Amino acid sequence: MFTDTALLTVEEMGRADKAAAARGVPSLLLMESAGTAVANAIRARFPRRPVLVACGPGNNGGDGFVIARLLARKGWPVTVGLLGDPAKLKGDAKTNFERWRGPVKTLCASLLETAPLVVDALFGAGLARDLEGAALDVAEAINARGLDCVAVDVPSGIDGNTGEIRGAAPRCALTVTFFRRKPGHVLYPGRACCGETVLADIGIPAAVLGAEVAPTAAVNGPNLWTIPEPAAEDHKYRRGHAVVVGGGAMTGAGRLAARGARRIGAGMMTIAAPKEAGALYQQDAPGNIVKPVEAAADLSALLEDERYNAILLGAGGGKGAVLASMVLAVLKLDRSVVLDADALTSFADDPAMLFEAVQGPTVFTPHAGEFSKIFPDLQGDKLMKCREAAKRSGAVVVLKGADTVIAGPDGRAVVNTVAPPTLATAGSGDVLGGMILGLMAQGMGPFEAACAGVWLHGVAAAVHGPGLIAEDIPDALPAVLAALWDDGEAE
Ligand SMILES: NC(=O)C1=CN([C@@H]2O[C@H](COP(=O)(O)OP(=O)(O)OC[C@H]3O[C@@H](n4cnc5c(N)ncnc54)[C@H](O)[C@@H]3O)[C@@H](O)[C@H]2O)[C@@H](O)CC1
Ligand SMILES: [K+]
Repeated sequence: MFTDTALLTVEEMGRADKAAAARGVPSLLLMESAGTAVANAIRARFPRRPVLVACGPGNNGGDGFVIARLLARKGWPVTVGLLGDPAKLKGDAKTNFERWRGPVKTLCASLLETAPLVVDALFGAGLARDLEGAALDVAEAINARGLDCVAVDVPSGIDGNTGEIRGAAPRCALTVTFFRRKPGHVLYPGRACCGETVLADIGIPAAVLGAEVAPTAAVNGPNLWTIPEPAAEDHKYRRGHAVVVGGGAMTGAGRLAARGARRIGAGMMTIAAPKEAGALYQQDAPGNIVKPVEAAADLSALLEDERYNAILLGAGGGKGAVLASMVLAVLKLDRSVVLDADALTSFADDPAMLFEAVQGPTVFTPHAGEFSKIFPDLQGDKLMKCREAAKRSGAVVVLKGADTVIAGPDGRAVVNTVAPPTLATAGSGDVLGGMILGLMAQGMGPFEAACAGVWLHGVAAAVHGPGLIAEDIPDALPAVLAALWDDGEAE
């Protein structure tokens, strides 16, 4: 169960609102606080200027009337445009409509002509279908004209649960949301439409999380896991002995993975690879041990030594029956296992065979293309697909991308938000596999190791800055780990 950085579904947010009311916080007060937070965020970022507040027919529109009132009180020239019939407004939205003393126009795109700033209070949690009519026209006109737009709760047209665009959505400079973020704020394309996202406390007691609402998704960060720190009495065996099964012809992936695992703290590293590549692996880094392994039987023989406690396959091992048989042999041992790239796609013809073999702590690290080869039937948004994949396979699944999702078979899911676009470079995924391996070798569980690995990988890339190549990621790790251990914060 997640609390501080939890991501709430629209349904969970509704329950949190109701729970707050049941605990004595009136919903009208929540709406006033929500509107106040948005008005304050606008005033902190934009100089006074004409503003159009576009209000929808529900409570998102109700927030809009509060914002209009508060900005007008500070001398802003405010135009209010309402979508739909004012006579149909209900509850808190109706109350705030009545508190707004200025004129209310019928919403249409031509109202944008005199407004360099738009407040999008059309739809939030209640978006039920694709944008159409005036709402669609307004969203498209905001984008076509490149107007500054501030979203209330979520840009209208973005599905809060999935981040998908329903019809259209304005690309906003700022989004102010309430209590906790929603998946749509961190998953693409929603994330790209939000701009800066501000989280406002509107008076919903944090204690509703864990009582009335038990969130199963969160934003990734160091509050969710603890990296093992070397202790005074440690020796190298206590920090784990990781194995990277490397390729014979393609050695780069295995070398990058090994470097990632060692930098993150694995005590020892053995690269198991075909004999002809042994010298190359050895020359690359004198700290690696290199063992000849041609087939599954060789790997099984090597792994009879139980000190090899975490194994990565798929880093350049080549696709096909040999790699598949190695994967099955390793999964039998109940050790920590990371399966990347071809170690997964080698099972494209029979993914069920792979899933049946998963029993111990196992992490899959596919990108979208690899994912669709072993989970070809899974539909829906990234969060849903990744969760379903973890449940089906029994492994922790890391579905990589700009918004990497990590899901466990128990239903927990985490979305990573720190990943600079410079990570789109050859070999960065190999380093990530190695980092997760290195953390599991040190005794972390698969879900925590995957979350920590993904976060550290992104932060290391961000700390390095422009010009990143995969080799830089392991080398940026020491500074990130030092910051994490010094003050619990790496950013
Ligand atoms: N106590 C609460 O529930 C609070 C809610 N707040 C605000 O209330 C919002 C949620 O309010 P609602 O549940 O009323 O939902 P919304 O205001 O998001 O929208 C609901 C209305 O929009 C209509 N609608 C949905 N999709 C449409 C489409 N594509 N085209 C045309 N009409 C469409 C629905 O029929 C319904 O009338 C939050 O996003 C937040 O901004 C805040 O005031 C804080 C407190
Ligand atoms: K909105």
